[in-house]
Amino acid sequence: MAFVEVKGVSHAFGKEKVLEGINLNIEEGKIFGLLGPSGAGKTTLVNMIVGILDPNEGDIFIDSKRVPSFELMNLTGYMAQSDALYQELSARENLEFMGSIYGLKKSELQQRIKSVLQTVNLLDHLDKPVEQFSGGMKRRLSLAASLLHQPKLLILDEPTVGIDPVLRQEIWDEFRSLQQQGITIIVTTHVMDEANKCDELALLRDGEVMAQGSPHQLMDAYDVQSIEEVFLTVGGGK
Ligand SMILES: Nc1ncnc2c1ncn2[C@@H]1O[C@H](COP(=O)(O)OP(=O)(O)OP(=O)(O)O)[C@@H](O)[C@H]1O
Repeated sequence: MAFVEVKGVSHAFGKEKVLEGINLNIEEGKIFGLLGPSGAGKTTLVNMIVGILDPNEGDIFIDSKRVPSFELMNLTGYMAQSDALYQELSARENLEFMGSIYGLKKSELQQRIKSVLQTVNLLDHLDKPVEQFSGGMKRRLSLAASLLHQPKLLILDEPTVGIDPVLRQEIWDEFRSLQQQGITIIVTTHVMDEANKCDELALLRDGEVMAQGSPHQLMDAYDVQSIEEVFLTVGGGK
């Protein structure tokens, strides 16, 4: 059975239908990409997987448990599109605050803070106020925060927006090493080059999944050389 199952999910904001009959099966240990242009419904869908938003129709299961569930809070790490950080607090203080929300014990928390900051290469900036961080450092700190409670599923909404190509590569290297630790990752993006790095992709447009498969499967199926061309082919070049 898939680790994450999205079954017949539809959603509307008022009269505006944003998602229509979404079905996804995401296997454990994969990096799963949700690729789509701005407004396609990616954030709406991940908010539902995280359990922040209830779908109008359909169900979502993570590890066979129906979303939303208190139990899943500990299983899931979420990094939203904009960084939810306290600017005047240091990296350590931000993580202490977030760790306390997850009920981590003091000694365990200090050890986890060091471990996650090491993962994102920010250990040297432990006590620096976040307002002195660059945009990339803030994104990496947000990633560290989402890892604090050792989630098995990591959901990342456009994690590399506004980040230069070198840092983006570093962040993707981190995703790979997290994957090697057995973590399943769902990542939204509209960057084609990032889509290529995913094990599996769902192409979202106007609230519908247009195609799904590994980057290679998709390129073979549409007999094209890039994910961008797949997108243009299935989307009718709209
Ligand atoms: N809270 C809301 N109330 C009303 N409409 C909303 C709300 N949130 C999103 N929408 C609408 O739903 C549609 C999908 O938005 P969503 O943020 O899911 O897209 P997205 O693919 O994540 O886009 P982006 O890449 O720009 O973040 C858009 O038309 C947006 O205006």
